[in-house]
Amino acid sequence: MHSTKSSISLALFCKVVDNYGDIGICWRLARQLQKEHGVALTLWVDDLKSFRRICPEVATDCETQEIQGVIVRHWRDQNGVFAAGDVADIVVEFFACDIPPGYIKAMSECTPHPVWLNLEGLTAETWVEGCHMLPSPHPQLPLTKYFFFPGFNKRTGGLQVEAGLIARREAFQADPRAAADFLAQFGVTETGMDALKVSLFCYPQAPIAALFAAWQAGERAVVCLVPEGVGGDAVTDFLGRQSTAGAHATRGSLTVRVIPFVPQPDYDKLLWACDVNFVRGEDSFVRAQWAAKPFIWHIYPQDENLHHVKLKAFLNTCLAATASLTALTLAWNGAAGDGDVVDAVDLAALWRDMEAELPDIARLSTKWEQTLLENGDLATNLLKFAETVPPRA
Ligand SMILES: Cc1cn([C@H]2C[C@H](O)[C@@H](COP(=O)(O)OP(=O)(O)O[C@H]3O[C@@H](C)[C@H](O)[C@@H](O)[C@H]3O)O2)c(=O)[nH]c1=O
Repeated sequence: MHSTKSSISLALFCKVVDNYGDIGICWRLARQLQKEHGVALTLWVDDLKSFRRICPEVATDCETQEIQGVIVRHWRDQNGVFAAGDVADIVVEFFACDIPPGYIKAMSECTPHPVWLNLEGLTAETWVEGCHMLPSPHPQLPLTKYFFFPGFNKRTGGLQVEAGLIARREAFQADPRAAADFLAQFGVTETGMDALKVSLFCYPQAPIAALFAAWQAGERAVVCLVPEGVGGDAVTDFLGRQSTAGAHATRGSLTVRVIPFVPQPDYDKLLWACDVNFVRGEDSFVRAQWAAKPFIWHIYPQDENLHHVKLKAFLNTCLAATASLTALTLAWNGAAGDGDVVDAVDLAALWRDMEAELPDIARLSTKWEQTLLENGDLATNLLKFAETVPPRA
């Protein structure tokens, strides 16, 4: 990974569709481009409340603020106010989020025109390799937008990974006190540290109650850490009370602890400190791969089970997806067999199979991480690509 300090400007537009992944991905990219490449970064985001959940420094009532060197603009209805002088050298729209027509018009009035990229969502499906970096000329204006796809091989833009991330993780994991000290803030005691530690971040459709039943009846002690607001009724039912941060209960071999939603850097530490991570969407899914620990992915659901295709493409690609991990992941996503809901008995058997393989899966996860690192990092790849886009005056 190399760092190219520059004085270029970049505007990143983010519409929060739901949850925290859209802003999670954009905020991570903004920080990295600013910090590692010296890019003058403006992040336009339409939902400051969601942003604040992963970055407590955000003021939700502010039009313009600077956070960690990034200019954050509240994207509302500023359509009429743009002039060519407001336009950045590189304009990135996240996930085809339709940037304001006034901004596009101002882009067309710039000389030279800015580089315009659409940063797409992550999938392991092979069709993205044919679409990565493809141009899409504007039908009326003299502007061309290019598609930029994240991905798992060199025929894509790679994944987001900050310089020094792996070294920070290795230092954390080499320090015998680091995980214990970090988890102590969530009430995990020394005895809890001997249990299998699991973080649980998923959508409400996951068969959480069946998994809890399997862990509860299992032989090995499990401590499950669930961020506040995640897990719905299954968590409330297990606790026998409201699932607010600090709530916890033990039944059989399982202890469930509700933890606060932590800032993004601490979420990495949570993944590093646990033995198995349940993750979801796009950003936590990527971070789990940089944690190099066994993980189960709950993919963002789409109509007509389109997400099952994406899920299977990833499982076919990922080196760490052993037969047992694949079977449990498919069941967790309702994608096994004919998609019937799994019962506690099925899930207990699938969990036992995967649990027996955890040391192997952990080894493969490290290997997978090494493979991914060979693709470089998305921020650097994106800037390198932007340099190759021909200027159109
Ligand atoms: C649990 C937790 C997560 N996070 C962060 C990590 C990630 O940046 C973010 C969660 O994002 P994700 O994992 O992507 O899951 P997600 O489900 O929150 O987000 C998304 O999924 C995408 C596929 C969709 O496009 C989006 O519309 C969105 O739904 O929240 C924290 O900072 N602290 C926490 O305690």
